[in-house]
Amino acid sequence: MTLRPSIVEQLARARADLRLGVPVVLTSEDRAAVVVAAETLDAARLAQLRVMGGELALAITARRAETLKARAYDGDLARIVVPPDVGLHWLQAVADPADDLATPMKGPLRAQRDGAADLHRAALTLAKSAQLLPAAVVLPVEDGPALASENGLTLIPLALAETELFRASPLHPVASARLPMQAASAGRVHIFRPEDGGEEHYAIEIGKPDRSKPVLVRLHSACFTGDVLGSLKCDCGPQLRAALAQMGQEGAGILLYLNQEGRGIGLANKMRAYSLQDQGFDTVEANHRLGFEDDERDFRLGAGILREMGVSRIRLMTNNPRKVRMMEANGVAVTERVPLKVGLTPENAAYLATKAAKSGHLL
Ligand SMILES: Nc1nc2c(ncn2[C@@H]2O[C@H](COP(=O)(O)OP(=O)(O)OP(=O)(O)O)[C@@H](O)[C@H]2O)c(=O)[nH]1
Ligand SMILES: [Zn+2]
Repeated sequence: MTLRPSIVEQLARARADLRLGVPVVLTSEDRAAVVVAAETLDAARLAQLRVMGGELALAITARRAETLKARAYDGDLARIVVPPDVGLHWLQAVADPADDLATPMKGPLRAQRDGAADLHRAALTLAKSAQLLPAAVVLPVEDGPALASENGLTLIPLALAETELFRASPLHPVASARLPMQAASAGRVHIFRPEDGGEEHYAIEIGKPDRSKPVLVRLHSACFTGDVLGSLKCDCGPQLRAALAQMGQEGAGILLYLNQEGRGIGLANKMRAYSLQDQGFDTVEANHRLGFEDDERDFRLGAGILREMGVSRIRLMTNNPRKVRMMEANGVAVTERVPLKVGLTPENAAYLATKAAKSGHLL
């Protein structure tokens, strides 16, 4: 027994640190680096990094590099050299596409080619999972563990962390209660909590679904703007209500409310994407310009909750074939895809057409 935090707990701290703007130390084999999320770095810490010496790099994803016409020598990412005379504003302009159109030239940007990119890759993975912009300032240091202990910084040895970074954290039920709803008087809300300190997710169980038969299921990704505000830009709110209504009519079903706002990029980044959409980019282009993939959701957690609830065969309410594939790949058999076509508005017609054309959604 030890009081020392496990690597999973250290990773949760690292995410919180990055959100606060606190540096984190990453180590791999004989290398070490101090990393800070570009979005939360402040001038004082940037100055301190400069005093420490060494070549500062800004890690960005290949998606962001493509927009900036920078070379992604590492395949999925680019290590942009930070010139000695630039300030915070430059770093944030490379990280954040908000002003790309107003001030197109950030460069020419020079990318590092030699050396390993594993610390940079881990920094980007951490920034994404902290729902920050995927951009991190990385400074190589000599003795990572010493720097971490002298400054009280979180230390992440990649050899221990790598499998954890990409593992779906197990989810456990924490509480549940009866909830009569407009759509169904026999409702029950179950809260599931992951072991890695991440978001909680909810299962809304209607009636008592018979587990020996395929259960009517909807995997709903949180959409604050659509679910709560009645946004006309997407179809989430009407889909949420239609799914609950059909479960109410059939007398049984499970709606998973997954807190993967903005297809997994978080509400702040989704609002950044909406701003880009107001500049003329579609939903997929906007995600790419920010440095994200079209869809950053992890559907393993939906499959995990269903398994935890004793459900292994489902009738899945969706127009998204990827969801069907992800359920099947994670041990949940989809016996039927139930289309969910509601909520078409003049404002979301182009959005739905883009999803059909670029993301394979069925119209
Ligand atoms: N990044 C981003 N996320 C969006 C945008 N519009 C809606 N979302 C999010 O997308 C998620 C809903 O995903 P959809 O693509 O509408 O639908 P789906 O879940 O893939 O497929 P269905 O099961 O057919 O509804 C929610 O998390 C929304 O917050 C957008 O323009 N950009
Ligand atoms: Zn929505």
